[in-house]
Amino acid sequence: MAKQKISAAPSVRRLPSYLHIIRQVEREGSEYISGTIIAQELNLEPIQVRKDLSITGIIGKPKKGYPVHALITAIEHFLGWDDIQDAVLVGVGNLGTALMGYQEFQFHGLNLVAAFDMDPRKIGSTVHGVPVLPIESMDIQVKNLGVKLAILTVPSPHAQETADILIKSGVDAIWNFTNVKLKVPDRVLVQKEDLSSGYAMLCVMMQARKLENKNA
Ligand SMILES: NC(=O)c1ccc[n+]([C@@H]2O[C@H](COP(=O)([O-])OP(=O)(O)OC[C@H]3O[C@@H](n4cnc5c(N)ncnc54)[C@H](O)[C@@H]3O)[C@@H](O)[C@H]2O)c1
Repeated sequence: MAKQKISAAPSVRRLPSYLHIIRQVEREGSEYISGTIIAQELNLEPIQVRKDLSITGIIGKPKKGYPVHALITAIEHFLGWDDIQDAVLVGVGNLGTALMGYQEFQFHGLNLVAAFDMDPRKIGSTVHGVPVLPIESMDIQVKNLGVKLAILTVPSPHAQETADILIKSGVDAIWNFTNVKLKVPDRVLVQKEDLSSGYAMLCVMMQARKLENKNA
């Protein structure tokens, strides 16, 4: 399993939310944005925002804040979102279809070139402009397309075998939405997503609030 650690991971996770606000400010015609405004919008401390933004190499001007356009460019460059990254998706079910329809990916440089499934009713169709191809052709297609990134949304029992084929075909990064901890060689990066972690946080906050209200 790849052991690459990103020391600024929490800061990296916050950057997309900053980008969202800064792009909005740019659309409204502002040239500068202060760290304090971003902090207020996201319920964070201004010092946290300044620290997070410093990893992109951009520094704000006293009293003026950050130049909006340069800040957007710096964040996109830091995240690698100014580079087009071709990707494939495997498993065009409920989640896969939703991800394929997520329009924001185009602003993250993520370009889905093909999707794969085993269901004959889906094969040959086009979902949100992306062709759905037979899983049997995945190895050859991924090799031919030279794709290095895959999004995995198959049922969990098929996750490892699908990942193995992707890796053999040259994929070196997997965005894994299944609940399987994939076994991969060191050269392969895996990011596992779990909506349940976010929901767990919300539940704990709701319980804490209930307790506060009871004791008030
Ligand atoms: N990370 C999260 O928070 C989260 C949220 C929802 C679902 N999931 C996971 O995502 C995965 C998909 O969930 P879903 O609700 O979309 O399921 P689904 O049943 O709607 O879709 C699965 C799709 O994969 C296809 N498939 C099955 N086996 C395959 C194989 N070997 N090769 C290629 N395609 C294959 C099916 O034909 C189907 O189209 C599951 O592993 C689920 O646990 C994760």
